[in-house]
Amino acid sequence: MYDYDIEVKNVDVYYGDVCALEKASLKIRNKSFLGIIGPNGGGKSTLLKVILHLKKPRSGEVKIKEGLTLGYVPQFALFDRSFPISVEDVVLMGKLDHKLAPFRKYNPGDIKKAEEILARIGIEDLRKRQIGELSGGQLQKVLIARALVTDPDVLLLDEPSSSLDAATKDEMFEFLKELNKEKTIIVVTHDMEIIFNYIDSIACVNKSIHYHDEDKAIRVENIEDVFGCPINVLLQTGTLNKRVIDGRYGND
Ligand SMILES: Nc1ncnc2c1ncn2[C@@H]1O[C@H](COP(=O)(O)OP(=O)(O)OP(=O)(O)O)[C@@H](O)[C@H]1O
Repeated sequence: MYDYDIEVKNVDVYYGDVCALEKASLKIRNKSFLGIIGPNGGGKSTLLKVILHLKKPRSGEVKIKEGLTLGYVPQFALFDRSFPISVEDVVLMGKLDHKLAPFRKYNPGDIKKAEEILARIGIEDLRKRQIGELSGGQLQKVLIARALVTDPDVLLLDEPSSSLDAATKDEMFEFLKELNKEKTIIVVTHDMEIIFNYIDSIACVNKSIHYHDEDKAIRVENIEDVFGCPINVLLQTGTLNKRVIDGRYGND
């Protein structure tokens, strides 16, 4: 019996008439490094939002293990950089209780924690900079720092490598690998290098979800989806790292 942090069960999600997820199910193991792949519009971001309770499913349920805390790094492109705010304040925003936000003052402990995280990510020298002055890679690191300031058990990242050069990407994923010793990491990505080098489990989202087991059997909700699955193509061409398939992945 595995230790699961998150269970998505038979979830249907709609935006008006648009069905983004249909009978989507997935179990996410404690301390896994899960890669979520799939076509544009397949429902990957929606899956993260459902897990974060930012979007309510029409039916089905999402179970988060009791007491577990989640941190979210949104898509970089969706972040408004024109807002006049410093790096430190963006990171501290991760600490805000939304209900109290307009009245809350940060305490010295919060500020110390923010400084520690910025140092751990290697951007402490940017603390007082305005976010509008940062490069894409620097802003991405700030967004990760914001998500980490509450020390979440699970970190969800939506396409974190999209604005990074190769060296910055490696550096960031080495950092995430280190974090993975103590946290579950869930990353939406189109980046094959990340899939080859960092993740230990993989799920493909295209309205429904399917994933690959240690014996390479595929568990699917809709069998026709399997044929369009990029994981299968990678398997057939032998390009997918065997470690991913034979690794810690699986559902019992
Ligand atoms: N706020 C919204 N209002 C209406 N439709 C939406 C909204 N957000 C997403 N959708 C639709 O839901 C479906 C799934 O979108 P989602 O953003 O989850 O896909 P994705 O796999 O993350 O895509 P991408 O790889 O392009 O980022 C798409 O058809 C999209 O157009």
